[in-house]
Formats: sequence, C-alpha cells, structure tokens
Amino acid sequence: MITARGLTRTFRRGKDVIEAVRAIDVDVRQGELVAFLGPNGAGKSTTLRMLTSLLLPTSGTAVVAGYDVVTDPARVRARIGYIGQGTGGGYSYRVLDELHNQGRFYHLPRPEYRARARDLMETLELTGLDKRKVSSLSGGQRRRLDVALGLMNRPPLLFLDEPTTGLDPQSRANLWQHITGMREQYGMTLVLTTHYLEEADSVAERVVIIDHGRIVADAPPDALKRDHADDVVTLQVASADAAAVRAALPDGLGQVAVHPGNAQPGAVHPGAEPYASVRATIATTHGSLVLPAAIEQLRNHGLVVTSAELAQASLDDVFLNLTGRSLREEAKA
Ligand SMILES: Nc1ncnc2c1ncn2[C@@H]1O[C@H](COP(=O)(O)OP(=O)(O)OP(=O)(O)O)[C@@H](O)[C@H]1O
Repeated sequence: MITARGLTRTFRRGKDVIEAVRAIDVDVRQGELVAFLGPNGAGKSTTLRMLTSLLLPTSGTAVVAGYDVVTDPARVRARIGYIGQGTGGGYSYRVLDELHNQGRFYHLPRPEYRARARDLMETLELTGLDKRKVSSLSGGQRRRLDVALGLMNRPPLLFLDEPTTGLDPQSRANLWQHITGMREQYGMTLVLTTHYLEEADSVAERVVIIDHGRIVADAPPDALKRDHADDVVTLQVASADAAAVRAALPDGLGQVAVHPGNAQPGAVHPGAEPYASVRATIATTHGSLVLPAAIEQLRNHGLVVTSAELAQASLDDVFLNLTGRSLREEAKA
C-alpha cells in the first residue's frame, strides 16, 4: 500500500533550514493499522502530508496505493482518505450538506452519495444532526464528522492526522471504536499519527516511532516493549539485612538492585512499631512471572514481603531508552 524511500522534506525559515523529515524508509502492507508516534515537531504531519501528495518531498520517493505521489498525485488522492488536524467541515454548512458535497467532489452518483452519507451518519452516531451547522457541533461530533467526510469515497487507505487530539477520554475511546469498526467493515488500511502513548499501544498493530524527522523504531508495540524496555518489579521486604535480601533473589530473575534500610513507620498494622525494610527492584522482560517467583524465593529464605508492585514496560520507556527523553514529559512541557 505504501513504499517510501529516502523521503525527505526541508523547510526554509529565514536563514534557517529545518529538516522536518530526514530520509525515511517505510512500508505499509494492505490491511495494516500503523501509528506514527512522536513528540510535537517530530515530523509526523509532514510525513503524512507527503504520503497524501499534499506536500512535495524535497527528495526521495513514495508510492501510495499504487501511484507515485509526485508524478501521479490525482490518482493517489482518488484512492485515499485523509483526515487532517483541523476540521474538514465548513463551519457554516449543515452536516448532511457537507457529506453530500464530499460525495459530489468524488463524482459519486446522487443515490450513491446519499446512501453513503446516511450509512456513515448512522455508524458514526451523527443521526439527528443532519440540519445542524458544523459550527454548532461538539468537539467529538465534529471529529466524527471529519471521519465521515474522510470515508465518503470508501478509501482502501485512510490517513488520520492526530484524530483524537483535544477530545476527552470517553470521546477518544468512542471515536476509536467507530474507526476500528469501520476498518473491519471496509477492510481499510489505516495510517495515523498520535502523540498519545496509550493510544498507539492499544490501537496500533505497528508503531513507527519518529523523532527529529527520523524513524528510530518500527515494530508492533509488544515487540518494541520487549526489545527496548523492561518491566520493573518493586518489593518491600521486612528486613534490616540488604545482603540477605540480595542473596535470596537469584540473578536469573532479572537485573536485581537492593536499597537498604528504610525504617517504615507502622506500614503493616496501624499503630505497629516502625520496622526496618529493604526495597528490592528487579528489571525484567517478564514482570508478571518474576513478581510471584521473587516473593516465593524470599519466603523460602524466611523473608517477609510487605508490598509488591509491578510497573509494566510502556512505549514511553521505549521512547526514553531510544532517545534519552520522555515523551510523556515532553507532552506536558
Ligand atoms: N510549512 C512549514 N514551514 C516551516 N516549518 C515547518 C512547516 N511545516 C512544518 N514545519 C516544521 O517542521 C517540523 C516538523 O513539523 P510537523 O508538523 O511535521 O511535526 P509533527 O510531528 O506533526 O508535530 P505535531 O504533533 O505538533 O503536529 C517542525 O519543526 C515544524 O515547525
């Protein structure tokens, strides 16, 4: 569906040259659901705009839905849907008119575009809003209308640029349900951008991590987490003897570290005397197996675990390990 090689885009801003996308190679097969994940300014939108033929590459090539984006942009556009960051709907138009206009734009026969508009309004829960002006819709309704507009031509390949940005968690979940449902119904290939880590993790089958215009990793989320991050098991052990705790935890469990001797004020029973505690951490690829095994080992050595916690590897850990920066922290900044 997509083959891009050495795709590059630079912008000039005064004397500065901004290398927004730097020689990326990417392939997307038919039916895949691929997310481009990266911080603001990483080059995600620029990549999408080149793949949709909306922006000329500075160099490199991309063949999308069978056609070259530079030499055959009209054929590319006829075969794709693109849902950009801003709302596609004209503010003063009515919802149903917008959908019909989109159908006319694609030269669909009148009965066909009317039927498609009805179907999409129903599937995307826009029924009853036919005559409402786009400007009066809520954020979630407007985004669902964007999706409906992008689907009017039933594209085999749909690009979505930050489809859920600015929506509340419930609207985000709801929109994903619609998008993935439509994908099943029409067998679409989906390529999207997001800076929501959890979204990329839960929705995408493949995540392309992009940073400073380069692809730094490209794999299914589970493989990324397995290869580039660890789960961390943290145990509090009621003991003053850090060496004994360390000796009870075999190296085979993972990367073990012990932090001796915090006095915990009455953590077990209210009013209990403070007791000495050792904190042990184990970095491992299999946290859910290592956690009970570690408790068992400690118990076998006569040591009591007073609390146990498992922090599962996240795509943020992956990003941190690959780039030295946290995507979550950057999003907050
Ligand atoms: N038309 C333009 N002129 C100048 N610089 C641009 C232009 N479009 C993008 N850039 C710059 O290119 C870089 C990549 O921008 P891009 O919008 O592709 O990033 P992004 O990953 O999509 O970020 P966001 O999540 O904020 O949309 C940024 O430094 C941006 O400022």
